[in-house]
Amino acid sequence: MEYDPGLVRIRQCAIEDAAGPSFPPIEFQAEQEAAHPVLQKRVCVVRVRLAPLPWLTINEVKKIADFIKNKVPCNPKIGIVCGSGLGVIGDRIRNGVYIKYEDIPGFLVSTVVGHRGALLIGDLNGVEVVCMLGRFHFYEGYPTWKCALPIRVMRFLGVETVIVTNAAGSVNPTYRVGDVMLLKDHLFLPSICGGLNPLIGPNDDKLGVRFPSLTTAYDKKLREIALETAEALGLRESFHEGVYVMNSGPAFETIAELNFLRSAGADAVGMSTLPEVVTARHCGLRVLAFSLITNECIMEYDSDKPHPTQEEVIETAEAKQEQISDFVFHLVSGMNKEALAC
Ligand SMILES: O=P(O)(O)O[C@@H]1C[C@H](O)[C@@H](CO)O1
Ligand SMILES: Nc1nc2[nH]cnc2c(=O)[nH]1
Repeated sequence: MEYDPGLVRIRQCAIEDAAGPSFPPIEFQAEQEAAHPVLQKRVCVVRVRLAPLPWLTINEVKKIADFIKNKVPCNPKIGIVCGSGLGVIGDRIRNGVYIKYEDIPGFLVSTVVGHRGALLIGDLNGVEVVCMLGRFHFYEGYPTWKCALPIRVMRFLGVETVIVTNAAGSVNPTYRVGDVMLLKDHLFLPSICGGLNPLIGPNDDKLGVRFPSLTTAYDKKLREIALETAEALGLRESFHEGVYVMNSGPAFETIAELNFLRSAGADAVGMSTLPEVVTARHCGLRVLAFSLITNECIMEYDSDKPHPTQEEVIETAEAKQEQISDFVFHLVSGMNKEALAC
């Protein structure tokens, strides 16, 4: 049989190199052909050039965590992701050490106003925490797995529970600006509609299963502790439990989109959080997430309510930041007591 380079087919190719599995091969080049000694068929030897791997391996993530541990010897059990305008949570941290994102090899940089761009490791109300002063958003141009990379880094720092916060608009008409919604569930639209799940790519079973369940993504016990904390601080009336929907952003929603989201069961809409939550659950972390409602979404045509702006989002977050940081300060202590009792 004549060998025709145009007809070469390699049906499956899984090549292990030092860094882990690599795929897909992007270029095959026929190098030589010969008769196979056993099969008695003509075979060709091909040279394979591999596409660079976009995802980080476990070892690469561990390296980032080791770099941080070498700089700041630490053993945080709780990780906190501060949403827009909520970095003030970090002001309550004692004996804190900052590491700028740009100084961490392999990390990302924060490009959004209201996100300070540093890790802060220290003591929050008697609990060692690692706090992200600023997060990464898909709309900044980062793929969702990269937005969630800090969660895996936290996991290798020893974190067992994460508190993920965000600024969001209200879709539920009973919510008021300044209220807090604990996430009890979510609609991950960029994943469901756009194939942007952060777990897409090779799965490392040492980190988590290929097909994680998200039925109980938001820990019930942690939500109870959060509501008890709100009650103790006299904030219970402004706290809700609801469904968060992620829009990729950066544009805010149209009126038709908001009505569609409401009819699908959403209570609040934002542009973050879900890549981090999914990644945290995948690697076995417990999750508490909440939204600060920074603006009311406009659901009717010809409404004279103000259109949403980033300035309004930051303004509301700043007006509420003391209350929110007080809440998180007491919350971590309650969460820690519960973890120690388990
Ligand atoms: O990081 P979060 O989710 O708090 O930030 C939200 C989403 C956008 O960055 C911004 C929109 O106003 O707030
Ligand atoms: N998508 C979205 N994100 C927000 N973040 C803060 N407010 C909003 C909003 O109204 N919509």
